[in-house]
Amino acid sequence: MYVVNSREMRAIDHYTIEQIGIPALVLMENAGRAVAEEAAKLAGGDSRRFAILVGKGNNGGDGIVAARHLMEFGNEVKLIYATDPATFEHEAAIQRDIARKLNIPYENYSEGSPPIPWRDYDVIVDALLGTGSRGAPRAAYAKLIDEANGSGLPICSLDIPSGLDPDNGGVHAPCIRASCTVALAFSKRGLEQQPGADYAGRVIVRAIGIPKAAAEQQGVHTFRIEEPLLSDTLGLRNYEQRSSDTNKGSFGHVLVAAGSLAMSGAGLLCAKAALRAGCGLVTWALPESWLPSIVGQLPEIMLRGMSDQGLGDWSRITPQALIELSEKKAALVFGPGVGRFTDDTAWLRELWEGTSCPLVLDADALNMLSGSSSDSGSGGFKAWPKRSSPVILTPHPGEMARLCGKSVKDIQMDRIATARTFAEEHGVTLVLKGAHTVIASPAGDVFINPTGNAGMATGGTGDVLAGITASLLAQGKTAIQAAALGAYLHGAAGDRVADSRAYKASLIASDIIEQL
Ligand SMILES: NC(=O)C1=CN([C@@H]2O[C@H](COP(=O)(O)OP(=O)(O)OC[C@H]3O[C@@H](n4cnc5c(N)ncnc54)[C@H](OP(=O)(O)O)[C@@H]3O)[C@@H](O)[C@H]2O)[C@@H](O)CC1
Ligand SMILES: Nc1ncnc2c1ncn2[C@@H]1O[C@H](COP(=O)(O)OP(=O)(O)O)[C@@H](O)[C@H]1O
Ligand SMILES: [K+]
Repeated sequence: MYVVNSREMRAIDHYTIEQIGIPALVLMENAGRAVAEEAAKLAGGDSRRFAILVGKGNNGGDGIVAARHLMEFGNEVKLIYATDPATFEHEAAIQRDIARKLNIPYENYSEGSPPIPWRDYDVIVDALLGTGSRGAPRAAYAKLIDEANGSGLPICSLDIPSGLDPDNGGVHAPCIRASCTVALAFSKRGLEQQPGADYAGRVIVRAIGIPKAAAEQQGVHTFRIEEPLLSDTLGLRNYEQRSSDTNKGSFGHVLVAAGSLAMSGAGLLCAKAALRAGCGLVTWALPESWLPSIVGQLPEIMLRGMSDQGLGDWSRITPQALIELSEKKAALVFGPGVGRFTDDTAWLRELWEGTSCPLVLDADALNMLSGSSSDSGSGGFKAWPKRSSPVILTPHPGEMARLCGKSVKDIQMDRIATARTFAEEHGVTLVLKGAHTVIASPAGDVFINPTGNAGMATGGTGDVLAGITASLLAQGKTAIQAAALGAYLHGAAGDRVADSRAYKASLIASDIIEQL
């Protein structure tokens, strides 16, 4: 499903109206009708009392249409205008006049108005501000939003909750806290990122007559991952299907280079997740001095002790040894639990240049990459030689901040733009983890993952994701397919765990592997 920002939505609206010739009033009628249907469902019955909060733009116009349909469905409605309706223009003015002729009750609300008697209503429809809103809600809009939030009534937001930044998911003060949001034509970026997603409640995308092709025509390349998208846009049709006459050699051999004495669990989780995600074989390369303690824990996985001079870490293991081991492997995942050591950035660069294996770099490997930016005048790893095989980076926001030399707050402010720019500039596939993980390709496509839950914010879940991603890569998926499908399956397995538990926060990383 397409996810648009306000500029793209404006261009699509314009194209649909001016080039295709579908009149704006037709789109508005479809929008208002769709919202009325969803608001009626939220109200859960006939003869309910709706307060429709109306702003001066097209969002307000849609709201007036919704009021008309809700009334036709047999409900009581009242329009509450946040701006003097005499100042309305274009389609909103037409809807205002229709509402007057139909004697739809209304009141003009201003900053000085007394509080609305909310007990007279069952449901609020928020049609104050849509994709044309800029900055924090002003004057009467702000006061009305505060009142609505304090009313305790369920709120159905039209297109976006008023007060939400439609482009990055930031929320202004105040912002409507909706029970559900009816997104028109396409989802909006602000609904797909935190904290906006929490304010939006359940997001329902409704068609209003704008053809999907209009989004493609306008060059939209941000998507929400869902099953149809996996098969259509990502080319992953029947991704679980295997021919009957097959053998383990057909599904790739993953090399996991992970773990140290203090963090052996990271390697264990990563290797086990790789195997569960369907690759044919997994070899786990680990410092040899603690290999004996692992023997027997993972009977399906081959172990390879790397000469570590008895230290139990990666500081004495040569990149050359790992490069040799990576020959004939279909994917190499490096980083979980390896720790940092002297000159590790140069170490990683040798691996980068020396192996032709597709790479998944996670955890400390990302911190090693960040180190390349502090080599004076080096230009960071962007200046490293181009690789012929793909690289997937899987940073959480802290690691991403180090990679970009920014603060976590800056990264979280616009995750979609950050991930896209980084992937394009560095020629890598990037998985920016966290709620609504963002996956960006070097070509500039962005996929937002809707699966997963807060119970997954626990040690080791990232190691599991790295293993799953490498496994899919080894099975012949492209980098963007492996990264997007990996994040989707990882989150879906996490959701299954949460759904099966009395206490959702009890989820631990191994549970995700078992639910794959
Ligand atoms: N085009 C179409 O046919 C279709 C459009 N559709 C619908 O239109 C919506 C977009 O409509 P839109 O562009 O008119 O903007 P919208 O969000 O209603 O209001 C902007 C107005 O509010 C004001 N304002 C802005 N910021 C403010 C603030 N912070 N605090 C207070 N006021 C603020 C600003 O006024 P100004 O400040 O400029 O005087 C401006 O006039 C979209 O979300 C969807 O619902 C769909 O049905 C599809 C078909
Ligand atoms: N609130 C959340 N909602 C959805 N997924 C989450 C949430 N918090 C964490 N996750 C997922 O859990 C994983 C955590 O990875 P990471 O931070 O690297 O953990 P670790 O380093 O302990 O392995 C990521 O895949 C992330 O997207
Ligand atoms: K709204």
